[in-house]
Amino acid sequence: MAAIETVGIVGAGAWGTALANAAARAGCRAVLWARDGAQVADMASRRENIRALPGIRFDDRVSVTARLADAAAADAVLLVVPAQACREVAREIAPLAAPGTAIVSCAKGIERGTRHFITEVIAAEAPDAATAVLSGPSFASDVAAGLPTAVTLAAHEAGLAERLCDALGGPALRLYFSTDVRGVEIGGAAKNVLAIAAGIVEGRRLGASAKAALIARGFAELVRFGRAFGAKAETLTGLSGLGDLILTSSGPQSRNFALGQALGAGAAPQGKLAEGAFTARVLVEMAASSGIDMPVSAAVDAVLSGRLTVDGAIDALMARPQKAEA
Ligand SMILES: NC(=O)c1ccc[n+]([C@@H]2O[C@H](COP(=O)([O-])OP(=O)(O)OC[C@H]3O[C@@H](n4cnc5c(N)ncnc54)[C@H](O)[C@@H]3O)[C@@H](O)[C@H]2O)c1
Ligand SMILES: O=P(O)(O)OC[C@H](O)CO
Repeated sequence: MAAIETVGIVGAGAWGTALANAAARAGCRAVLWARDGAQVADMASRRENIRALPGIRFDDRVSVTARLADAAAADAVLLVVPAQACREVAREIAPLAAPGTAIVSCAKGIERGTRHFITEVIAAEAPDAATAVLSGPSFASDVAAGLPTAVTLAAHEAGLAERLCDALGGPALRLYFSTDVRGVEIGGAAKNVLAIAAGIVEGRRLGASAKAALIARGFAELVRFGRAFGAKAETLTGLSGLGDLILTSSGPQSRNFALGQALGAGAAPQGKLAEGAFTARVLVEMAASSGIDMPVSAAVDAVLSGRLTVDGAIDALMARPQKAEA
């Protein structure tokens, strides 16, 4: 199969912009699409996305467009819009992309209502495409700054995953390939919910011991969920599970952590995209329907929906009956 030389990036937020530059630095021609024509004109003239990633100059191989067809015509398309918008955007891409084009989910979440993983959403809306997922510990600002980063790229077809890794990997962005699509997307979706919990602990000033316990017990439930939904153990302990949980629970550079921190401190949230707030309920619903115990995620959902106060959620977690560690 031919090498991937052009990459369309659909979504010009922080992550889409960082990935466009990364693809360009890896030697690809990167076509970055945004739906807002005024933003596209601004990016074209400044060669910078001041709205989402200020201070990072576009690589010469990055072009910007407001025509979705330009990005969809690439050898591979990175879908980098919020998880809940992926269906709508994948539906628009479908008739514009050549059959067999790889559409790579770069969003971290699960679709509400349908309870579908994002690669399932893409497959439903663009059945002629080949689906893949890219996920792992990676702040857009770190990747954009060329700081060393490692993520996982999974596709059901091993050869496609390897070709995408070849195309996108560069000196500062290392990609591991995998065929465990479900495991990679579960890690990326669930860690956001758990990072909100870690932020709540920080915002409530519950101490470093509580934060470590929360992350460890949160990871235990991520693994339970992953196993039940077919993920491989090595994926869950890898970059997209444990690795991303560590990063996202590390501090307020994470928007999910920052949301939790605000909730814990009783402050107003910043209003930035925190995917865990959209995923918490659907994650808990899916767990409940499969008989999986996810008390930390359930507590996050209860706080987000106002069913429990932060203190009520902490009390409820601490009052759970004694059990074997598993
Ligand atoms: N920022 C990061 O560090 C990072 C890293 C890894 C993964 N991600 C994931 O990438 C996804 C996007 O995050 P981001 O940081 O780029 O968010 P962002 O808020 O910076 O940007 C989202 C972009 O999507 C666009 N958008 C929203 N709805 C749309 C729609 N219906 N049609 C077209 N465009 C739409 C917005 O205009 C915006 O440009 C999220 O799922 C996030 O979890 C982000
Ligand atoms: O800022 P967050 O919380 O969306 O995290 C960004 C990335 O997912 C970290 O890997």
